[in-house]
Amino acid sequence: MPRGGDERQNTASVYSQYTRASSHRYKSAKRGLPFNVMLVGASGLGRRTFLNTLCERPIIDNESNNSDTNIQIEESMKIQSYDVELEEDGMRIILSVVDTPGFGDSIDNSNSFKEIQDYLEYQFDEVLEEENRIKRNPKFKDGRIHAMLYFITPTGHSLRQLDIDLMKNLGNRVNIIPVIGRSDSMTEEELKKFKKRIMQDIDQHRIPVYMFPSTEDDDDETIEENNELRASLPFGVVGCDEIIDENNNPMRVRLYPWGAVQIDNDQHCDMDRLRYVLLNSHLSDLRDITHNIIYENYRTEKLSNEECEDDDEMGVDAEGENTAMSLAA
Ligand SMILES: Nc1nc2c(ncn2[C@@H]2O[C@H](COP(=O)(O)OP(=O)(O)OP(=O)(O)O)[C@@H](O)[C@H]2O)c(=O)[nH]1
Repeated sequence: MPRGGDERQNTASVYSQYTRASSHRYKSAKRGLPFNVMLVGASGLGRRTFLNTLCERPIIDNESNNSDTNIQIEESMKIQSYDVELEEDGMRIILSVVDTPGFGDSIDNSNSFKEIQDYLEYQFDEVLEEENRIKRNPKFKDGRIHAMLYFITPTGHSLRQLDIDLMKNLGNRVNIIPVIGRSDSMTEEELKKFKKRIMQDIDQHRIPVYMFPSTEDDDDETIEENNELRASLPFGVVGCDEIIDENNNPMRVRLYPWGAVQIDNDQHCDMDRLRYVLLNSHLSDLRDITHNIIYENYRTEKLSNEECEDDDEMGVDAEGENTAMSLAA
């Protein structure tokens, strides 16, 4: 059987696929990799300061309300988004951060839940619509949220009903990473106990948070890294705007009369660890899970529901027709 031609063709097509893939990677490295994060948590937990600390520059000043998008959702909650370009290990990242000031401030927060859910699903619908277009828009902006950082209040007790309800309801729509805001308000021992308690609650209430999953293909180092990250959950974060420079050693700190919390020191808080997870080690995994699992599930759910509705309508029509025919008879 003359296979030479086929083989050559296959090799050529594999080669062209390979060059297409590497040129795609090259283009995304050049254009920047989009990564979308949402910050949710009660007022005063340090979300804005966190964002400035994460980006290592002022993105939101505390008084500012200026943002690229500023949608008034309800009296107490807004959705504001900020686009920031960062460079991490030679890779350009187009970070889009969606903040939700005012969340949790009302007595009844069901509206805020619904608005956040609608926002997440709206982004999926946009992608679904774009996928179905004959001619795609090359400038389409994929706004699907790859990670939601949920800020837990450092109470030292357990999760509040509000935390449980939000994370439980939205865990199938977004990768949720729980964090403890202003974690420097607790001692090391208190924080350790609080983290343990929160993880027990998450387990008991079967809250689907992002658990740094390892796969069979992962090497030992990656498995170990994931185990360590899982053990650090929920990440205790501390934000700061201050830099001290002692002996030519600039350090980001939060200063207190009794000492300094070093923001980038893993022994003091999980800020550096979380930054590395988001912008480096787990960026691809969070993007992949969003596209391959969360979005795919949403898409299947949505299209099956639409199909059922169509079937119901056809059923009604057929019945209507049958009734009309029997009346005529
Ligand atoms: N102790 C401590 N204080 C913090 C930390 N982060 C921010 N703060 C302070 O907490 C206050 C509120 O910080 P923001 O960053 O504005 O908090 P927010 O969650 O954005 O709150 P809203 O703007 O009300 O939505 C400010 O006075 C910050 O300086 C932290 O990690 N530890």
